[in-house]
Amino acid sequence: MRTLISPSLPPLFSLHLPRPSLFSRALGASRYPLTASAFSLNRLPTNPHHSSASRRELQTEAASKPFSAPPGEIHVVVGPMFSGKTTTLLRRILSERESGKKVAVIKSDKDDRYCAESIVTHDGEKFPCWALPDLSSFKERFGFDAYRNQLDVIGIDEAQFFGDLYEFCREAADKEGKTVIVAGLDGDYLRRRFGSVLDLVPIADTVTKLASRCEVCGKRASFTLRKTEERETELIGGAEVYMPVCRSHYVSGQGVLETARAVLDASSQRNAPRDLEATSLSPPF
Ligand SMILES: Nc1ncnc2c1ncn2[C@@H]1O[C@H](COP(=O)(O)OP(=O)(O)O)[C@@H](O)[C@H]1O
Ligand SMILES: Cc1cn([C@H]2C[C@H](O)[C@@H](COP(=O)(O)O)O2)c(=O)[nH]c1=O
Ligand SMILES: [Zn+2]
Repeated sequence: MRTLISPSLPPLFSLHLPRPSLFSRALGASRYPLTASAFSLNRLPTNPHHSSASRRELQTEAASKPFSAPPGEIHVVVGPMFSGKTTTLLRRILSERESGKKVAVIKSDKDDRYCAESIVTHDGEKFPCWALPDLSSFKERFGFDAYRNQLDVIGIDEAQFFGDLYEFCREAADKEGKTVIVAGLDGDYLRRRFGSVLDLVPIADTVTKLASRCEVCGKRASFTLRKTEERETELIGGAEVYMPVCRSHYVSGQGVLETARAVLDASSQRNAPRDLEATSLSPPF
């Protein structure tokens, strides 16, 4: 296999680099081709074989290289409904703000459950937010200048509803130095990937999967069961439509619900009148 770019890393990392790589030449760098920001020198592991003098030299030289913005971060918080995603997002945002960072929170305007201008947890805690149809409109709404020069941390709630999630987060963290904290459902009620939340994993710094408590047995709940007959992927709702469940109650509950949905489909095809309100199932299954 032919290597197209060699890892032209500073001595701290390097193996044997006989000549500059295509990559380093493209960057126009001579000895240490990557910028301080690109490798975040503050976070370099300490090499016991490396003297502190050469480390200092490395830091000084690399730190003098230009880079448009310091590197940002992406933190992803997923889990089923009622697992504390919004609560976690809120706590992290508040703690960033307390440490002097300028923060903003965005949620999808599809989620109109509690309050249009705030993210709201299932326990009623609130924080003001921008309710937007997509993330690409945020910079303009917030103000390009304020976005670039003042904003440090961006929280995104209900991330599964944003089609441009990946592009927005990558640009914000890689190019604009923002810390992005993303909360969303990893899976829908059929446990399929939801939106592009999972696409963030390879570009994230941290990924946390939270759990709730199974509404049937009280065990750890990693999945969301939809209690009603609707089959569309996106269906806004709370505890009247969804419940957190453990694996066994997901499997048994989903089996019962799919049978019920199939029965309803068959009967609606026969045009039989049916009371739709009565089609929500309750545990135990
Ligand atoms: N089945 C449930 N119905 C309503 N509220 C619940 C249920 N299970 C847990 N909760 C509450 O929801 C809180 C989490 O809310 P939130 O942070 O909004 O979760 P998420 O954003 O993951 O849906 C929990 O601390 C708990 O008090
Ligand atoms: C499982 C599932 C959920 N939704 C919707 C329901 C809620 O409006 C949000 C999730 O809110 P939460 O903050 O995580 O409680 O998503 C959906 O549209 N489709 C689904 O399959
Ligand atoms: Zn259970």
